Amino acid sequence: MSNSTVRAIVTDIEGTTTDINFVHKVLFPYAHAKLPDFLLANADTPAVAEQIDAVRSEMDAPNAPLEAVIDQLLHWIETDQKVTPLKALQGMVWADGYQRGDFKGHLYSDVAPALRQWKDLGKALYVYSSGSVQAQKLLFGYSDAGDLTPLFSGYFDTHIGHKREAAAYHRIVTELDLPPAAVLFLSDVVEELDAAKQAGMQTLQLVREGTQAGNTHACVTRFDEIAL
Ligand SMILES: CSCCC(=O)C(=O)COP(=O)(O)O
Ligand SMILES: [Mg+2]
Repeated sequence: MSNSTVRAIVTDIEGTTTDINFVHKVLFPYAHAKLPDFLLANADTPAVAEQIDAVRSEMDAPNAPLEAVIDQLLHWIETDQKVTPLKALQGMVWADGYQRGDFKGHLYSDVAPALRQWKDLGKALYVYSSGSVQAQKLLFGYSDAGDLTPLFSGYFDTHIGHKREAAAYHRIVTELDLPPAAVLFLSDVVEELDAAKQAGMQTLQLVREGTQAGNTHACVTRFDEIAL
């Protein structure tokens, strides 16, 4: 057992567990290529129709034709907008790609061993990403280190709030039923860490290749540098 004050760890994905290039050069282009046909084929499926209506609401255009919805979604992908219905639809499209073996979820080589070690120490592990919960489970379920989903106790996406807003982290610690100071949040993005710290959580910045270190949070370059 560990004596650390950390009882739970919440990790970001892109830039923290996973190379930004995998998200931007594999996942986003795949969604961009497949989303139009996926929507044309599945627009009447209830789960898809619900997201199409949510896109229309975001556009403030309740009668927008499907073609306009598709154009809007493609624009959001091109500009990396973290819009909740886009993220839900991306997850549905990626499911096909993972299941067909078109790609595996990228994890830095230090991630899986550290997650297993922390789990063995009795820490509860969670994910918080702008990607939908379905997309998170797919990435860790079909990862290049195998199926890591049994290690996780839960997943949070933008339904809990946006990652740069302290309110989202307040809601997460409430759901975890832990004091905020017992929860460690890992991310590459300083604004996300600032929001988590404002909510009382412990924070660590992951400075992977290409990430700029800030000066307001402790930094590590790999998960195996994190002592709990
Ligand atoms: C869950 S895999 C896809 C990641 C994604 O869609 C994304 O927008 C990355 O967001 P993050 O909050 O992990 O930086
Ligand atoms: Mg990130």
